[in-house]
Amino acid sequence: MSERVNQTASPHSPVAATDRVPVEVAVGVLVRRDAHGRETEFLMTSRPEGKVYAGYWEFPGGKLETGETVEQALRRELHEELGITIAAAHPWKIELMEYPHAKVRLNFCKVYDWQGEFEMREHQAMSWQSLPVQVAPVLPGTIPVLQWFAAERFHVGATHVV
Ligand SMILES: Nc1nc2c([nH]c(=O)n2[C@@H]2O[C@H](COP(=O)(O)OP(=O)(O)OP(=O)(O)O)[C@@H](O)[C@H]2O)c(=O)[nH]1
Repeated sequence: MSERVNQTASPHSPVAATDRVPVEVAVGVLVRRDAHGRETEFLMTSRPEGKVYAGYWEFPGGKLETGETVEQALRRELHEELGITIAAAHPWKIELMEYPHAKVRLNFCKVYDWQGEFEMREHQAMSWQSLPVQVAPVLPGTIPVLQWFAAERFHVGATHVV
């Protein structure tokens, strides 16, 4: 089980934040655009074997190392995991998630430009998706992202298959 944590929740709320210090995570939402600049597809990857939630679909990224900015961490992680070199990372949304194994602050950035061929360096899978997302299961922390996409696109109905 996991909970989305509302950072302004009252201490009496059932979803009130615990006092665990969140781990900062940089997450990349790689977006493909059509000839009119409309965002059409986004990249999802499966979590590799051996990690918590192995096999769940998410957006690629990982934890910040000491002294790194979100953008630096994202550039490093996407190179390590996917073999690509990203151009600018555009800060998009921040989400606090509380899992039994960790409390994480997910710093989502949109990325429109990158160089290099995709290589699944952790033997994960990748898939370009649009709404409703067809790969399953998705990591709980990715569901808000799908809802933000739905709001941006005026998408009505399910955001993902269960
Ligand atoms: N990469 C990524 N992590 C997410 C997403 N949503 C989400 O809740 N998380 C959580 O954020 C944390 C990221 O950790 P990670 O295990 O991917 O990071 P990492 O590559 O640095 O791992 P490591 O501990 O093996 O070095 C995990 O607790 C993961 O469950 C997402 O969309 N992408």
